[in-house]
Amino acid sequence: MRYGDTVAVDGLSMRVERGSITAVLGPNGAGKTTTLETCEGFRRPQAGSVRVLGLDPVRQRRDLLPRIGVMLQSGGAWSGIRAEEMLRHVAALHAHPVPVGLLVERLGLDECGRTPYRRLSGGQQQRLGLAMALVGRPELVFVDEPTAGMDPAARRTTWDLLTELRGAGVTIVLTTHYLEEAERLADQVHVVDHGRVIASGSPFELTRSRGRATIRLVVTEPFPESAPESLRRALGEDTEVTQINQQSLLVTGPADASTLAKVSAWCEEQGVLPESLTLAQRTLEDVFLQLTGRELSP
Ligand SMILES: Nc1ncnc2c1ncn2[C@@H]1O[C@H](COP(=O)(O)OP(=O)(O)OP(=O)(O)O)[C@@H](O)[C@H]1O
Repeated sequence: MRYGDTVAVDGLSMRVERGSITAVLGPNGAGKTTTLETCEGFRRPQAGSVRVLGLDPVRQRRDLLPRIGVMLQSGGAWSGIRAEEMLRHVAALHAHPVPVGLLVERLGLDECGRTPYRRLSGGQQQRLGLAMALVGRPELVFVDEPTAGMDPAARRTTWDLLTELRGAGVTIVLTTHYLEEAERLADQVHVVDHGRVIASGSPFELTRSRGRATIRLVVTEPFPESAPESLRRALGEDTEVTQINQQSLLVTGPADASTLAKVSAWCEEQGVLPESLTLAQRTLEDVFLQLTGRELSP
């Protein structure tokens, strides 16, 4: 997909399993929204092909629309309409809607049901957008940055709701900048940058596949100055040791028991008493940084 000279989506390829949560993760301008809009039938692909529930989202739009739910990144409601009125309107367009009261209560919209859309806070607009996407009992939901602008409580409610929907067999495709969101929710993550998928896998696979782990060592007394170098020598070439402060070191190296054992043996040899020795997981942030050399900032 191009916009003039800008290539927004560049041979991006992905497949989504039914009943799963898939996160499309990437920085601003990576092409996430364009990808979703193409799947939703709002944009006709200039090359390549898209099938959603086996249907062509542009040519078979009438068949597809009743089966999917769409939460746009913003907007989607008239500015003067009251929140609950909007939801009732969307519900009325579906054959078997979820009772509106149920969604209003679940998404905490009761406090602002009579508020005009334009006066809703950003987080309330997001919650209404999610309710609008879900009210038609879709088989598949596209949610574009579902929790952007939500407070922590609303974010948690949304995560719980999406997880519950998956439990009920609904397929969910979401975009996000939030690594925590992708790690907590998604079965599959596609990391997108410059319109391409640069890595795919479960959060577990993505964070472990490179076989490196981070070990954090905290000791009871300050280390001698030579400690990082001495530990690096003890562990071998494939390991990095970073001093965080006088009493803690971070070791990045092979994710195996032998590395842990060597750190522990080094402590014994140096006569230092570990207060804690923990194996920390790599995060998706680390993965993104390693793949692109850039931070994934919202
Ligand atoms: N309607 C448009 N006209 C021109 N360029 C566009 C249009 N929509 C998107 N773009 C450009 O296409 C690229 C991909 O945009 P897209 O919105 O798909 O990215 P995104 O990953 O969803 O970003 P964000 O996280 O900021 O929402 C960007 O460079 C963007 O500026």
